[in-house]
Amino acid sequence: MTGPDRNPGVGGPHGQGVLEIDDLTIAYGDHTVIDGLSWRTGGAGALITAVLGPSGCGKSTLIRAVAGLERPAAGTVRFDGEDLAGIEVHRRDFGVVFQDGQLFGGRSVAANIAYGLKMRRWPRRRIADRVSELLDVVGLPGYEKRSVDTLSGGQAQRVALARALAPHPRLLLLDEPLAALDRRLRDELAVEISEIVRAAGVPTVVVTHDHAEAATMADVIAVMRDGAMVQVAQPSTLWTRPVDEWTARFLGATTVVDATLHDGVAETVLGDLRLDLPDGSRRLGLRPESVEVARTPDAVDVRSLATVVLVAELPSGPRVRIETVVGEIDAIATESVSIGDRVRLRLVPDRVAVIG
Ligand SMILES: Nc1ncnc2c1ncn2[C@@H]1O[C@H](COP(=O)(O)OP(=O)(O)OP(=O)(O)O)[C@@H](O)[C@H]1O
Repeated sequence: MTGPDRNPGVGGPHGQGVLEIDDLTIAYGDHTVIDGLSWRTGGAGALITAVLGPSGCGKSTLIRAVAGLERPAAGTVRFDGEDLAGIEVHRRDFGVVFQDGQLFGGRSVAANIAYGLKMRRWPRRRIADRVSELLDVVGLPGYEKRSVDTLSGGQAQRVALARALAPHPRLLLLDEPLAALDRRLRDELAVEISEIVRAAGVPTVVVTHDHAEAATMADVIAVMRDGAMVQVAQPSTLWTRPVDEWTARFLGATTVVDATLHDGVAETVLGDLRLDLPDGSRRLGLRPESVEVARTPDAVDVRSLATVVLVAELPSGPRVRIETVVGEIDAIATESVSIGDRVRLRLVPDRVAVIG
């Protein structure tokens, strides 16, 4: 389905927006990067999906295969039930934004945004209206005539997003769209892009290696490792129930301890905590936020005694490193502490990651 009239307005769903990948294999020469990956995403409650994984795990390769820029050695990619094999890149009706925007240098903002619309032979007047509508949407009203070479990194990514959204894509693919920007701008744009694509109602897959960015933008996060999906879940589930120790550590757990559960109490080497889980053995991943320390060592439980070895005053509050029975771990201080202080630690039940 092509043509200017098929979906008026800023955007809007064309179908269910379901992406289904079956047994996908992609290799560069004899280096198999994706080996039999099956994954389904999109549909109700999953407008924005993040693919989150460490550098080199194959995220870009996967998204490029969905876009039609990589040819799979085996397997299928379907969108809303349609097998995309044999459908050329520009006939897929997908919008793509890469890390560096890949704008057409030397041309105006308007010419860049209009590119896909001209290819689709939209009438000139309609193109001008759509360009100005999109510039409003991405917060750059009146930028039509500016050369893209004069834009800041954040502005360039906004224009790249406008260009991708202009022809009302069925699916938006964002490959590390914020990676080249500084932290503050990344946080800001992550929220903005998420709001823009939600308002446009365009199913979106965003690739990132930054879990805060994934959580800010996405309804569902797919964690990828070595060319395979290891866990697909809502952000809150990922933090509290990572599927294995690798995922727990990738998502920020710095310490993993064994726990023995009995009647809703988990016994660990660092003390006990209430966890509403069946009796048995579990492993718990601890992020700094999972461990709170307070100054007065009035606890009789020696397991929870620790010594402060480092204090960092972060904007979110004091972060400390403490020496415990399992070695040094990072924690949050609930009151002012100094290096050398004897403190007691408490494991915070809803901030602990229960592994598996
Ligand atoms: N065109 C190519 N030719 C050969 N090898 C490639 C090519 N593109 C990617 N690779 C290799 O495939 C593997 C996966 O790369 P890919 O870019 O998909 O990973 P990624 O998870 O997106 O990483 P990053 O976050 O660093 O971009 C890497 O080992 C990479 O070196």
